[in-house]
Amino acid sequence: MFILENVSVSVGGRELLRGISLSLGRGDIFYILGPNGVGKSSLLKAVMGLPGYEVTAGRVVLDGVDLAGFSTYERAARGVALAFQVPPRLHGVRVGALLSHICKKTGCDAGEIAKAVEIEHLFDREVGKLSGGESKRVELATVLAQRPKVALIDEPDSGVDVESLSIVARGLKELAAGAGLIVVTHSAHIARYLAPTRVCVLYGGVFKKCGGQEVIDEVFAYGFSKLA
Ligand SMILES: Nc1ncnc2c1ncn2[C@@H]1O[C@H](COP(=O)(O)OP(=O)(O)OP(=O)(O)O)[C@@H](O)[C@H]1O
Repeated sequence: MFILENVSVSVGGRELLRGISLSLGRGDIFYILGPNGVGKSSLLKAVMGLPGYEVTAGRVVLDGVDLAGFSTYERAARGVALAFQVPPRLHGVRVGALLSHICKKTGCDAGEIAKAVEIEHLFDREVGKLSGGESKRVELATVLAQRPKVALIDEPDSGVDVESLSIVARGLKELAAGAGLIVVTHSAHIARYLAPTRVCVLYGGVFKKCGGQEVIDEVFAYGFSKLA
């Protein structure tokens, strides 16, 4: 079970978010919707313990353990994985070698994972020289390979064409078989392919509204600022 309990987040000394609470277990797909610049990525980065993104109040708890004080590496080792909005451009590292390296640690099958997100043809390519859409699928493959308990997925639908998006959604469903997912998106395009368990809209630093699929429909109908 993964829980955020009344979490506040500061970035560069500026408080961006306050009172963020959620909980999820394996198989749950929790969407966080919100406009550009509201702090969605910052929330995921703070949960992952990345430098510069600080949880200033509240608790982040995985399986009963408060993650405060754990490094990013330790959080990853305990089962938290982050798929970046813009995946890091790793130069000199080939896709196949990267996946094999992770699978050596987790016991996964790199070939099977590559098949799941259709990246077998990219195995000999450098991670730093992929197209935007290709790198999103490779990023998802690295998260699948980590076999996380909770996966933080930042904007899986940005910069991805419509066919790739359905492949990404398939990969996310496979991920949800073993993990709880927090999926951040400003467009909610991914929701056409991947049904949410719960949806919260981040607006003005807080969760302005939470519910199910109907919240996504309301955002499409009225936008973020006019939500009831
Ligand atoms: N390392 C940083 N230092 C200073 N400010 C930052 C840093 N990272 C993000 N910010 C600022 O924090 C705010 C929230 O950014 P964030 O990337 O979390 O938004 P977002 O909701 O994910 O937006 P988008 O939908 O555009 O990706 C923005 O004003 C951004 O400029």
